[in-house]
Amino acid sequence: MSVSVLGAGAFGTALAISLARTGQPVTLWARDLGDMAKTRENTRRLAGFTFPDSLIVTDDLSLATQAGIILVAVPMQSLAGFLTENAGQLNGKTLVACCKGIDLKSGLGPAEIIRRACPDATPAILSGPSFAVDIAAGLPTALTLAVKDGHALQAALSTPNIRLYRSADLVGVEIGGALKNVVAIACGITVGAGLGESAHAALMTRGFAEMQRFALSRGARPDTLSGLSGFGDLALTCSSEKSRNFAFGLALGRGDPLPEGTTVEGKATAKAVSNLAQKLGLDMPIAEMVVAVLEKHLTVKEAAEMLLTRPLKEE
Ligand SMILES: NC(=O)C1=CN([C@@H]2O[C@H](COP(=O)(O)OP(=O)(O)OC[C@H]3O[C@@H](n4cnc5c(N)ncnc54)[C@H](OP(=O)(O)O)[C@@H]3O)[C@@H](O)[C@H]2O)C=CC1
Ligand SMILES: O=C(CO)COP(=O)(O)O
Repeated sequence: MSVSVLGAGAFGTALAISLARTGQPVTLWARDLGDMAKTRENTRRLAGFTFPDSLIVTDDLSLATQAGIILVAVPMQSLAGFLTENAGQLNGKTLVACCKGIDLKSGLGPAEIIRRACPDATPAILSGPSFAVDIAAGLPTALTLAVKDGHALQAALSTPNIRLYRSADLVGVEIGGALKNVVAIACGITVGAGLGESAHAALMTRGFAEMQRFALSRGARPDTLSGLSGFGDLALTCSSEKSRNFAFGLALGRGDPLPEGTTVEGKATAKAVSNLAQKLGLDMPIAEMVVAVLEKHLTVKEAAEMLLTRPLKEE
């Protein structure tokens, strides 16, 4: 079945390049093509990777939505608006959400947003540890594809450098990808503030416990978060300055100017998670501290002190 990618950011472009390198025609849709058609490269978002000949770039959505499989790679906070606006062309398709986060307005993840905007579509989630530059460079990556009855989709989206594992747990997979960004901001803050490697490891571990608690409360399977889209992506994102979420936290912790114009999904997702946690009576101290620091209710030092002086408890 033919494949299109909607959204020509770093990730959408990398996925389209990897799929097109297999020789199959792949369509990459951008709302603003810039000079991509002429230069055969996405100089703005993923410079240095020439498009394979079988990659078609277009700003005509009706052309891109002719494909049976559609990867939606717009940022999380744009997803609901994008799908609602274009539901007429997207309903009935297999829609693979490639974004990581929770919608701030509705508190929903990508799968439920797809279901509400396009009730006749088949929702799927692609998530796991992978930097766009690694995929585009042809380096090996492994990701989770969450979808009901997904053997054919798994085969269609696997490439020589993207190994896909299948899961039927859409909720668990999307929560793993969403929450690791919040923990990555917290880890960046910790490292930036010079609190040490031990604190970094402690935060990752307690962050993972928080991710599991949240996922279980939303009906995820207990083992999903131990996979690529939970533990795997947490390990990558919390330890690399290539991560925009970690780098954002690092700047915040150091008191440096914050990066502008980059997609830092963990900011809105921290707020969405903290809102949901309050409603559900869930204990999510790391997400709440990230929100408090972002909203300047607490300094980094005060947030760290509050985490360390919480009542003693069993692990
Ligand atoms: N980069 C990475 O390594 C990875 C990213 N992801 C996830 O992929 C998602 C996208 O990230 P990424 O590609 O890196 O982001 P980028 O910041 O590189 O690009 C975002 C893209 O989305 C487009 N866009 C934004 N809003 C809309 C809209 N309403 N309609 C159409 N296009 C829109 C932008 O268009 P324009 O250029 O015109 O502004 C831009 O091309 C995120 O959720 C991220 O977490 C997942 C794994 C890896
Ligand atoms: O999701 C990613 C890696 O799996 C990319 O992380 P950032 O969005 O923090 O750059």
